[in-house]
Amino acid sequence: MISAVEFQGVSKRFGEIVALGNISFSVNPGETIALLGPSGCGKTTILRLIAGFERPDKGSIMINGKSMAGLKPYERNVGLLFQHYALFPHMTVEQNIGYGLRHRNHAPGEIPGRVAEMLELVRLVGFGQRRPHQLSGGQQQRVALARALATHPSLVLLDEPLSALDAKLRHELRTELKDVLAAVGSTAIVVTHDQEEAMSLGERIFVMNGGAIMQSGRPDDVYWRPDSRFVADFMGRTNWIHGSISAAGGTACKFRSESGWEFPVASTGSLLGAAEVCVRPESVSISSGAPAAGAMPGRVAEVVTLGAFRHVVLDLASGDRIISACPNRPDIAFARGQEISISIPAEACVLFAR
Ligand SMILES: Nc1ncnc2c1ncn2[C@@H]1O[C@H](COP(=O)(O)OP(=O)(O)OP(=O)(O)O)[C@@H](O)[C@H]1O
Repeated sequence: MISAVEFQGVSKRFGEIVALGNISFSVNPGETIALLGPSGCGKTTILRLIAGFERPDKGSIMINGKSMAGLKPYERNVGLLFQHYALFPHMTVEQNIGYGLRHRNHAPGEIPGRVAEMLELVRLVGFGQRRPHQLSGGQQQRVALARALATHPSLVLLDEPLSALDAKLRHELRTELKDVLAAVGSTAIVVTHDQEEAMSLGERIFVMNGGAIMQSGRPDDVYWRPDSRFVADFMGRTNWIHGSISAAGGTACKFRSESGWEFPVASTGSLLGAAEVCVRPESVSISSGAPAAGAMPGRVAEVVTLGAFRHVVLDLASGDRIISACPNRPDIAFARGQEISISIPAEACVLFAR
């Protein structure tokens, strides 16, 4: 199968700054990739290289098996939706959406039909004659998306497509964006620094840091099986417990925290000696009765309500402090000082060398 996008050994510097250092990856046709990472890690540089606004210092970039070396941006049939989606203020919605079609010499008779198709896709039928200032932020964003998709590009690049919107609208448009991308079947690369957005939009996520791809994989794999401390922390809230491996190999692997709390872990891999365990808060279950075998007693130190979830901060008898995330239900309450016990399934523990 020919990759929709392929980077081979691509490097890009801006003066002293290494924006990308020897990056290689490929994207399958029709796939949606989310590029996730902290500010300055090189996400936008990847998009700008694909779009042809920058040239790589080293390495090759192919789109649908064709080298992009020397090709101008307008020769690449790539749809773009950048952070500040800058609609043309003096043009109507229809004119904005049709802009790329006019510039790519589509037959004039074809344009109104294509614009109508796009208005339907982004659910803005009836808004075609308005100007951008007569639309809400979310509607403007949808027009920008329609404009990016109007030429039926085989590849769409979206840089922080939802960042200008408030939280509620972001959630709504995230689902819509996913549906629209599935409907057009284009390959898409979405840049975001929001882990939730990356997980919900990307079929695969590339987690980046300092101009490198640290890990790539399906959202659940990257979330539950991070292969570095950086990825574990960047993908969401996590508990870190320092200690060492007390029993290795076979089916009876165990970890002992510095405070002396020993619990089973699924596998120790090739690790021996000093280690740390990463446990997601939602893997920590709390019970209020007498501690079951293997459970660790403790007390509730604090409860933080986060809408659908609560973070319960727990001080354990071992001296470790752990956060548990539980659904925020009206029939379950935790009080500060309440005695509880916690347990962690062995398979939820990810071990790292220290
Ligand atoms: N034209 C430029 N001139 C100089 N340095 C640049 C230029 N473009 C990007 N950089 C630098 O290259 C690095 C990568 O930038 P890039 O825009 O790709 O990061 P990013 O991950 O998209 O960040 P953000 O999330 O803040 O948009 C940064 O250190 C940035 O300052």
